[in-house]
Amino acid sequence: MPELLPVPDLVERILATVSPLPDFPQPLMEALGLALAEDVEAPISLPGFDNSGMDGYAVTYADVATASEETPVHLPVVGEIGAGQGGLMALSPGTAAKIMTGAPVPAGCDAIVPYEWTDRGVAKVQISRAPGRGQHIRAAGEDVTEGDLLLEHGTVLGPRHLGLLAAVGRATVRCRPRPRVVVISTGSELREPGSPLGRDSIYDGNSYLLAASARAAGAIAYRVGIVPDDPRTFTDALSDQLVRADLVVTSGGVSEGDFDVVKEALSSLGSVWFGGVAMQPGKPQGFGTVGDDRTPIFTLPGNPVSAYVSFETFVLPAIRRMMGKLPYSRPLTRARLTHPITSPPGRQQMVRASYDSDRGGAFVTPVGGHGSHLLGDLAASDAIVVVPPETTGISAGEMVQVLRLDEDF
Ligand SMILES: Nc1nc2c(c(=O)[nH]1)N[C@H]1C(S)=C(S)[C@@H](COP(=O)(O)OP(=O)(O)OC[C@H]3O[C@@H](n4cnc5c(N)ncnc54)[C@H](O)[C@@H]3O)O[C@H]1N2
Ligand code: MOO
Repeated sequence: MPELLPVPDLVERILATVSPLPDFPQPLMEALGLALAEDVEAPISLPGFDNSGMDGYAVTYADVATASEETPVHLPVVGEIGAGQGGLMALSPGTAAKIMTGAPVPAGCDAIVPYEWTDRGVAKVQISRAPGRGQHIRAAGEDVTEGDLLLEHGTVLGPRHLGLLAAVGRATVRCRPRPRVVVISTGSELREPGSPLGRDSIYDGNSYLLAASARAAGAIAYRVGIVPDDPRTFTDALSDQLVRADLVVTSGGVSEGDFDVVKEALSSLGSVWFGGVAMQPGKPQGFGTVGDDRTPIFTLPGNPVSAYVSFETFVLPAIRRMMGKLPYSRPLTRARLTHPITSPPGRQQMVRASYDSDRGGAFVTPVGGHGSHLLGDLAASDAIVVVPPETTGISAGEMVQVLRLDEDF
């Protein structure tokens, strides 16, 4: 029997073959979820100028320092400054100006009295409570100083980052784009969901499983229809798709069967490796490049759980490398196993499981059987216990390595 390739060896080969996509300036909303390909320095300070934190009156602190309910202070109101209105540039001692939240503080003003501490007078104002010196003035640069390093290269941009970038005036940022992932299902037994099903056919679940996984990983996924078990049709479909693909994922047709179309069509190219990997499920694999642009292609096994586990293990790191997202592989976390596991020697077992954590720690419970056709059990899982190839059994209560499938990283 040919030797099985260790999982880390194939991951290494994939990462050496797949390159990060070239970065370019992207409008902010397009950049959500993308990795920054530049260090961003603040082009301006925030706030950009001293401004009021309250609707109220701009005053000179010394004029109102003694104001109280018993001994209110009265000041003439000399103007009004709204947000976005340059208006009054300077305030003379002994006067007050109405000022709104966000409006620039005039020179000479060193405190703001909120409306609630006054009679809201228009021509003159009665102030019955004293602010502290500088109170309710938001100082220029107290948040962000021009030239500060705001966001580092590699940061995956979320809503808060985009808000900050917009606030300092950036309309675009350099990011690596989302890879375009083409997903092809092969198999003459496959039917599109919604269409009639014959006695010997099944619905194509894999292209949805894999396209959704690709989209969840940040890629743009194109789900191509079903390709029957005919090498010529498969080759034609693949060449049609290459124009829009940064990466291709197929499922089915890679093991030892008489109709294993993917293997038959691609083997002669010499640029795609086919073989067994020391993983269960997900033993039969293929990886290489196709077409003039040497587009990476992953030929995953057809059994749905095998296809999914293979995507998580091999395709996800490739998509993340293209996008410049680190780490490439989903991080392993530790949890206590609630039920025993057995595992065949020599293959890294990927056990469907459900993860739970409470104050007593993290726990993981195997879900369903080993069969790689058990899609119901897969959907009921949110984790995979990774059992190393040399391990043949783990008792309940032992700590194990776990992939949490729905966690962002
Ligand atoms: N003689 C051997 N037979 C098999 C071996 C082997 O080593 N020797 N390996 C088994 C393992 S492990 C796997 S995994 C599968 C992989 O087979 P293929 O990649 O060639 O996939 P198919 O034969 O086309 O299909 C397998 C299975 O999955 C169903 N399938 C395929 N595509 C879809 C889809 N889009 N949606 C839902 N289900 C799909 C298909 O109907 C088959 O039941 O090979 C074993 N055999
Ligand atoms: O590797 Mo197959 O993927 O065990 O079912």
